[in-house]
Amino acid sequence: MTKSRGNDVEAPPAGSAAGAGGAGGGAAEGGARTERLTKVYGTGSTAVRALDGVTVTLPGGRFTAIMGPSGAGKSTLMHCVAGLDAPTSGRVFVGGVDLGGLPDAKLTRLRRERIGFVFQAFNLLPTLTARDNILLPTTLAGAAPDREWFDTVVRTLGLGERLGHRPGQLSGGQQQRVALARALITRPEIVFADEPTGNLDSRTGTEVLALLRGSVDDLGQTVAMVTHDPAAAAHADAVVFLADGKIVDIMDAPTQDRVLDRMRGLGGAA
Ligand SMILES: Nc1ncnc2c1ncn2[C@@H]1O[C@H](COP(=O)(O)OP(=O)(O)OP(=O)(O)O)[C@@H](O)[C@H]1O
Repeated sequence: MTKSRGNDVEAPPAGSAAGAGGAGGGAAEGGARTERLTKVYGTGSTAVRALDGVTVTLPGGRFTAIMGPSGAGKSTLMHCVAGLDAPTSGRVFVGGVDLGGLPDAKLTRLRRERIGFVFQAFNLLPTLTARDNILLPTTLAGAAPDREWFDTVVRTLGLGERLGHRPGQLSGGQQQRVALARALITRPEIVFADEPTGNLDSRTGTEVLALLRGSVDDLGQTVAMVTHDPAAAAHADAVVFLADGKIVDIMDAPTQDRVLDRMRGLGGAA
């Protein structure tokens, strides 16, 4: 992909790069995308246009970082694409499904079954073991866990020895691995990671980023990560830069230095 500017830049169509996901369009479409997504908070003189006509693709089987200065609209974009927040106008598709057309119950189900979340604060249940935390999405869905997939995820994330431990008995890095395993257990259409290394020291953070990378390369996952950290963004296949609610750039094959330069240009150096 060439670098492009303006508000209608698109990453390559789903499935055009490494990994899973069919050709763009239709039910086989992987990942997620938005069309002219706008989100306005409040009304009248206090209205804030957090997103202003954002058209972007988060391609299936790819790792995309979302960056931009504070207040640029990163969290709003993630929340709208994840169905946690309703857009003011525009459309969101997850795996080819138009979220705007879904009644609440179906949206809740889609979120539970087709979207995985990894947060800065891990958000594990303290009374449950690592195993039960990982299996929680399937338990909530009343579904039988896929033992083979569970074993694959646990092995890939190096959690085999820790399954009986509660979060309080695990290091920060181990807790984030459990959170990542929980996000992957339903084989979601897309995993959203919101500053996933924000609470980790740099060595542990790098390990978690390598595992996110591995979930894309080895397991065919789609990952979108909001981050302020150029070193973290360098693990992604592409970086989407937001400023004032608009996409101002998309960088393919990012390096830490190029990302840092671009962020400086936006007045939001990390
Ligand atoms: N619930 C809300 N009500 C009113 N305004 C909001 C709300 N949520 C976000 N905003 C505003 O929308 C704009 C975008 O916010 P958002 O949190 O998406 O930015 P961000 O890029 O994630 O910022 P940060 O890096 O600081 O987390 C900001 O001006 C923010 O103040």
